[in-house]
Amino acid sequence: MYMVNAKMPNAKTTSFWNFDEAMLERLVEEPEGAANGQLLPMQKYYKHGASACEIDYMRAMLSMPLRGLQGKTQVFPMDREHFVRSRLTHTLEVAVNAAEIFDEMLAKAEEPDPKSGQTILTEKQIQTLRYALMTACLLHDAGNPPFGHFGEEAIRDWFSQRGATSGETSDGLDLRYFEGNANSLRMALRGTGLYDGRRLNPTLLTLCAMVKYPWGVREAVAQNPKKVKYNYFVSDAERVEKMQSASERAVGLSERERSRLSLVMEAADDVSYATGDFEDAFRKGMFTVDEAVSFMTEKWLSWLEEKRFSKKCCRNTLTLIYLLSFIAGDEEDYEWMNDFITNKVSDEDNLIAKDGSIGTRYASYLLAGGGGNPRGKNTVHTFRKALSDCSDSKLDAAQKRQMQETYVGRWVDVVRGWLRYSAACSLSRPDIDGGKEADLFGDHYATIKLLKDVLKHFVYTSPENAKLNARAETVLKGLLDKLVPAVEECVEKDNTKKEKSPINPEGVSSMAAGLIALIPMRYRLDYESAFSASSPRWDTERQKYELDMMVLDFVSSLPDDYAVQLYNDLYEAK
Ligand SMILES: Nc1ccn([C@H]2C[C@H](O)[C@@H](COP(=O)(O)OP(=O)(O)OP(=O)(O)O)O2)c(=O)n1
Repeated sequence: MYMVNAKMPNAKTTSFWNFDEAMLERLVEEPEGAANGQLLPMQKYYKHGASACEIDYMRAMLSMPLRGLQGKTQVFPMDREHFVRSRLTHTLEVAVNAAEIFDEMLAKAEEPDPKSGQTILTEKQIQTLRYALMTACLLHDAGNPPFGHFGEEAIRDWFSQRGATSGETSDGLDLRYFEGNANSLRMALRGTGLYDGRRLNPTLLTLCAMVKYPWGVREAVAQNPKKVKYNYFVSDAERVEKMQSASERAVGLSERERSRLSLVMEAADDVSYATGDFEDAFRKGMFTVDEAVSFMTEKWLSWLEEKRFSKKCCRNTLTLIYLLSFIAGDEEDYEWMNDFITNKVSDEDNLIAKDGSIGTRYASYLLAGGGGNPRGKNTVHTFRKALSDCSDSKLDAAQKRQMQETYVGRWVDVVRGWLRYSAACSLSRPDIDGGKEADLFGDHYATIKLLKDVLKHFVYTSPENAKLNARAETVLKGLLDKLVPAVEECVEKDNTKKEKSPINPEGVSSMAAGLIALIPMRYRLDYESAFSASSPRWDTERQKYELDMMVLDFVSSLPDDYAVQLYNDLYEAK
């Protein structure tokens, strides 16, 4: 049995984990037993079968959006080298890191306090929460278009340049500020998650765990027009309302409430990409240990002057910079850092000096205590040691480099452990503010910031990334140029008519009909059934918007390679 806090700030009814039985309901009711044969895995069919959120997890694992991620870029386009992360491998790592943070939080909450009105969770409830969390992680990037970060920008740009066809209405804004998070929730909410139009239809608990920005586009633009983030499209508003009203414990999206699980997911996402991108970029040769250590140290010094971070934060981060030079640096890197620590850092700011020992003992202690790696204190193996163990003549530069990659990997692993632990401590606080990034990482906030700054400096603004950006723009805008006008030919002027167009378009040009046929049937059926059910019947503007969204359902699902191939098929005169 574990205890968790009963209250979460700004939440009227939610428990610490936002959990009660009502949260295990699904938005679309599913038949029980054999009648549910269409929906796999079958819920409640076996006496000892999977629980509701375990079913969410199994469905997500078997789902098309998850598989679609295997061909999508995280940061580096698919590489022949096996180590580079794709959106899929990143996603799997997020699920693991989230489960680790969650378990750490539970471990912290083991001692019940009967006075504080806290809730007890059973083992079964803990499993339920863990599955909901991991499912939310599996789906969190499912709506991200091809070409990483730049795909989203290219789509936004295309709709902005097209101008005011949809005016300033919220649905027009949805397109101009196309959002990966909102698209991921859309995939979970709609009938297109599994093959043959079968639904993912996750539990409310899982859906709420996916919501990172509990508001729509209008509010997002009003809040910060430079960084427009939100979690649901106008097109899905009805489903979201249903989700809100389905249970009084459901996170009230309009009330700015967030599920605690979604905070864990967000922290796990940050830990995963900050450490994963660092490791991938180093292996791709985008910076050396020397460059990383110098850059980080300079940044760290400037933060000290600005007093941006707490003393404890700064000390923790300096320790990790030091550790990088210790574990993965060569003799020069290590000497340089030692010199810096001894001569430039005051004792007060220097945890390492305070500990009274610079070098092997301290690093051993860090590895044993912080990295979850219970080595003896004299057994830390470092790159320097590995180099001195081999005579120089036996190793060429490529072999040395490979060896160093292993040590950088070890350092990344230590950092990942520290960040997870720090996130678990912060997220266990009852007064956590989900809106503040600093609150997610507490005493290691400077560390995550520093990693992100290294990545911005050496990676995200690199010429390699500029190429990816250009490709995203050419390919995605090219596809939208063809597909959007084609589907918009299907707008039904007489919206009282029962029959509508997209599947067997009548009266559209043969060119448009051919292009529409490229869009898989499941997206067209989804549009069609939503149109039939619309009440009042969609007017022409709304139809246009929903048809544009249908194109985005298709385009955003494409793996990078397939998007390029489709673009070539449409544009290349052979
Ligand atoms: N100029 C940039 C900025 C970010 N990235 C990469 C870094 C991460 O690997 C990934 C992060 O993208 P997400 O879509 O996961 O975005 P965030 O987590 O930052 O925000 P959110 O999920 O809230 O949209 O994109 C990039 O390649 N180039």
